[in-house]
Amino acid sequence: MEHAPVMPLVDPFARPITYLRVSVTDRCDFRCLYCMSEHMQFLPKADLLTLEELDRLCSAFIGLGVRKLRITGGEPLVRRGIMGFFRQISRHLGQGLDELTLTTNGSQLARFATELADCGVRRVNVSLDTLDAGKFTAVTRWGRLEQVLRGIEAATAAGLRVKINTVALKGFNEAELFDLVDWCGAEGHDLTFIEVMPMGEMEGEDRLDQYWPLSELRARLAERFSLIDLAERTGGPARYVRLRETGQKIGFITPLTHNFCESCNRVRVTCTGELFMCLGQEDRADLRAPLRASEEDGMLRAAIRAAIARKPKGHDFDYSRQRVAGQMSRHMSHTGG
Ligand SMILES: Nc1nc2c(ncn2[C@@H]2O[C@H](COP(=O)(O)OP(=O)(O)OP(=O)(O)O)[C@@H](O)[C@H]2O)c(=O)[nH]1
Ligand SMILES: C[S@@+](CC[C@H](N)C(=O)[O-])C[C@H]1O[C@@H](n2cnc3c(N)ncnc32)[C@H](O)[C@@H]1O
Ligand code: SF4
Ligand code: SF4
Repeated sequence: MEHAPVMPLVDPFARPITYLRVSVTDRCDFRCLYCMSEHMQFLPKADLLTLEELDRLCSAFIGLGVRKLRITGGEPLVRRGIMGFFRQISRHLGQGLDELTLTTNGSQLARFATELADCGVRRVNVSLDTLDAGKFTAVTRWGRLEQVLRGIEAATAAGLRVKINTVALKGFNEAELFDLVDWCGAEGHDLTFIEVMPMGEMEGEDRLDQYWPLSELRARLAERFSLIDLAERTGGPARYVRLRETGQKIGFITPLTHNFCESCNRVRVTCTGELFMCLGQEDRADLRAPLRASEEDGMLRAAIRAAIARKPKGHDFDYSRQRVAGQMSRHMSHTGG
């Protein structure tokens, strides 16, 4: 139990760390081309932290000043018992935690949306790269668009705000830009575009071929709409514009063309208890050992503080021809995107 005021987490560049992303599983029911290879080797279940252990980890971070918790994966909603975890962790809402949320592929949302809302989740980010059923199955390797659309409808019906995350993929969804914008406008969903990041080795996939800089996407958008830059932030890395003609909000996550690391506020924990201080770097700290060494949180907190003290200034992503061969071998699903 905490009595004395706790020193918040601040990294060496004076950035307060208030946002924790937790990957609760490396598994997924899809195999998106830019995220996983077709024959992914998943971790043995025995290597995963239990949900009770993940709860203890999250609670320790909240005790150290984390105010926003995003559950991700792999696909967070395929982890058995995950609703029990949400229910437990929701006890922190209003008690240090401002927001409990998740990023999901939407495939299980029809089943879980109401329960998520009951657990205090107010908004959910759903990844959706195309509105064409055939292309959807191709990019996810076997997902069904209709199942995701039903999930999104269920989320909206449960009162959850939905933000659509679309990875901008050259030659894949370029031609659908305005369809996606119009659909999100009609359905009342916010929309954020993400630049594809060079993570994970992918057989037969060349990231340079997939890479569609958001500066180009933005220029295309500006041919049809007047874009008003917004100062507003959600605590995540997206920068937003409003479309004057429709009032819609569109986000851009541009780690490559416009680095946002200077205002980084987040770290990531994997389902095995590794703490990654940066999405785009390999350095990590083991939190499983201090977690399991004692039922008291002293060692765990010390390990968290020591890790934050070596958080790097920014990522190492690079699309120059020379560097792509050396792209990061870790898959996005391991760290949770
Ligand atoms: N390079 C980099 N990319 C990030 C970072 N955080 C999120 N992203 C990318 O942005 C994608 C979307 O993030 P979301 O899971 O929707 O989370 P968010 O952008 O923080 O969400 P909001 O709370 O809605 O702002 C992630 O999957 C990553 O691809 C980050 O710290 N660095
Ligand atoms: C790893 S997924 C985990 C959560 C959930 N399965 C989903 O798809 O939303 C989180 C996000 O990472 C994004 N992502 C995965 N691989 C990426 C890559 N190489 N570059 C950019 N974003 C990527 C996905 O589009 C998704 O929005
Ligand atoms: S982006 Fe999400 S849905 Fe797609 S393979 Fe990765 S973890 Fe699964
Ligand atoms: S790449 Fe690293 S430093 Fe930059 S915003 Fe993401 S986590 Fe923070």
